[in-house]
Amino acid sequence: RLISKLNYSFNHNLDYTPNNQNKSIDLNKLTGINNETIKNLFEETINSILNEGPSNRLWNLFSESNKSRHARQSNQNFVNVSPLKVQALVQIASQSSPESRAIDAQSTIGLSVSANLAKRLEGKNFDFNAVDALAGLTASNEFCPFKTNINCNPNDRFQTFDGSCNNLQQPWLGKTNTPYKRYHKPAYDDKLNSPRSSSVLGGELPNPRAISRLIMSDNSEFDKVMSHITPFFGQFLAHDITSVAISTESSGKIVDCPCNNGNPSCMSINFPSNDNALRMSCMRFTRSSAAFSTFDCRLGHREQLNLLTSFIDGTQIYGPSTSRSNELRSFQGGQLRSSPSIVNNRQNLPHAQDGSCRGTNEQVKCFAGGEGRVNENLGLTGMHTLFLREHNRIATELSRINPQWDDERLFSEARKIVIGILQHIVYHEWLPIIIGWNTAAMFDLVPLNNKRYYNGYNPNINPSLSGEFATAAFRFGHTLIRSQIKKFDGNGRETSDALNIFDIIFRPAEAFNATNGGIDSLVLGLLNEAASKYDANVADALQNRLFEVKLGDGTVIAVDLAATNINRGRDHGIPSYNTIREKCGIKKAASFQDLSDTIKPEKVSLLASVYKHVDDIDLYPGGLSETPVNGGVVGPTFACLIANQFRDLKKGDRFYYENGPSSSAFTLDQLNEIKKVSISRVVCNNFEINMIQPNGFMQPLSSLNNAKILCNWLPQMNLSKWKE
Ligand code: HEM
Ligand SMILES: [Ca+2]
Repeated sequence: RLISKLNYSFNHNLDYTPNNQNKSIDLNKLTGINNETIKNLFEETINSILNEGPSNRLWNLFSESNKSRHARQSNQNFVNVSPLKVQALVQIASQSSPESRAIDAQSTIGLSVSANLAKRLEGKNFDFNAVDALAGLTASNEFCPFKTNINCNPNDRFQTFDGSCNNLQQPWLGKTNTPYKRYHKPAYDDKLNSPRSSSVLGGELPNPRAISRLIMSDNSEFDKVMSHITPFFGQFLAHDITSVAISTESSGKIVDCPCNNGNPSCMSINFPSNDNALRMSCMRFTRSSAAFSTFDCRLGHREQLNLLTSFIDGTQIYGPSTSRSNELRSFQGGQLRSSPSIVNNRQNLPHAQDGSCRGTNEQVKCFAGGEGRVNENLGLTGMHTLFLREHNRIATELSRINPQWDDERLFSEARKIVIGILQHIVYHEWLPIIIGWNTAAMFDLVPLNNKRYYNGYNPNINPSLSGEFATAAFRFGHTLIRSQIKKFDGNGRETSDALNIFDIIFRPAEAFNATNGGIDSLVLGLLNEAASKYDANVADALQNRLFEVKLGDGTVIAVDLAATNINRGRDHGIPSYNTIREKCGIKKAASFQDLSDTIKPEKVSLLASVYKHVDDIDLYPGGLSETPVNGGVVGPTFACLIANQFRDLKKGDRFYYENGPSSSAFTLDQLNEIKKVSISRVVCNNFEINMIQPNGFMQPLSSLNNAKILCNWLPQMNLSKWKE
């Protein structure tokens, strides 16, 4: 019998820290390996790169700064994020920077030193594991990218753009360009670096594309409760907290990975020969770049690098650095730059210089935002537009209330309020729908409903994103996207034919189509239609046509998002579904049959038809196959990962909006006003609309107690509480 409908008591303490403390291994005494040995190994590795010349992707980085013989990070704010290119078949993530590339270079060398040492230790008859022992060794300061001092002012009222100094004990925590953490020990084939690739029964794991085609193809089933804006808000939120750095050349270009090339940064996926949905022989895939796993640069397993601040702090709106935010500001009245909407007198996002979108011309432009993926699809662009308008609306109102405030003050206060609104919508409205109210309450994630401060801030909690969350659990949104999006006007009427999702991916034309209501009617459409159902199935456009490009010779190439997600998990050494399930406190399955406590029998059979052993199942398709938790959208394993992550993002954030009292806190009166805001209220504030459902993340149905009401009936924040 399915236990998914019951309430789980998930494990609450998941963080995994590599260490050899309990074994107290003295490697120096046992093996003669000391700091000098390690330093020499680093030097030797760098020399061999320099000798190899430009064919080594790291050569440039080291030769530029070869005075000190190691890659130098630019400690300054990194930005000038090069606008995203739709590089045919290459993952969208070229948001690297000199800083992230330097960390990649130094960490890659660290990995090669680790591999060298592990080899030396292997075969010797020690009673410890070679890789575990490495965690007791660290790279010396000159080879460690996280050794720069960061000075913090504990009384700053506003948080930094790069997330530094949020944690005053460890100013790096949650900052841009820092490593992911893990909820479980990695599952690399060699424990260090090689992607997870082997079945527990020997032989290879099933091909990711084969898994995708067999169990993840489009089934066009819709959710009965959730509205379609819910996943797009989720993607918008994802782009606040996570962007995995992908391996790049020193120029910043993503390493190109055509079929079967031997480049260690590549993991292209060979296609099964009978694949008739997409006639390609293989799909390009570039490995994520490497990072040391700790700030003191312990040797050991390959970690990945997060380019964004992990905090929910509006990185996707304001940019990941002061310099990027300056590019986005108009420096008048606290406003963000914008462009005129073509359908009403409201604002759209500013246009980007760069033409990386499809179908752009003199009139039709790409948009710019705080995050490089803003043009990925127009639903997402719509979320960016909503919050841009809300920021500017609040700044305008604040300037009326406090005419003495200058641009800087208006901008900073409006940003602080918008971050508060964002956090309130996430914790009060969005998350309870995704993981269910019970799980949210169990993890102390529900905002207080009386006029008090929250006192759960804990500087010892690591607010970084976990790899399991970023590569699997939080990609659950991919299955909620429908293949078509309707367009609605402000009177709740469908205005034109529905758009194919394919036609709004990296293609902004519809935002410039005045007859069809521009981007506004698209956002209103999302509020009025159901999301696709939570299951393992993704829309055909995402499975077979993502970033589709026709080459000169007529061949069509594209990306399969489901297969990419599975491959990304293996690239990161993410453990199997069964391992994480057990970690979360659900009983480990000894056989496929045992899975039936969380997965329906027909889906268990599908998994059994493609995987040889229950321990082989990848986390992503395993999690998506589960039956949703009571009152939520996702299954228990993803609910556990998401709840743990959002607990860490709340308790580990010194600027969490309910925290106080302190020099950076809202007054209780102000906090009270922020708590009146809802996603529907923000839509009403910024779109031409009179009626809306009270809970925007649910469909507007009276059977759900969520029939449309007048916007005026929704509580509104009173900004006079900010009068000085
Ligand atoms: C049309 C809609 C969407 C498209 C085309 C899309 C596409 C992509 C692509 C290409 C990647 C990178 C895959 C890789 O190379 O590993 C990605 C990553 C991701 N997506 Fe989506 N996505 C969409 C919607 C969503 C939604 C609705 C959510 C969540 C609710 C979401 C969450 C994520 C997350 C968390 C990642 C990992 C990001 C990182 O850490 O770098 N996506 N998506
Ligand atoms: Ca952030």
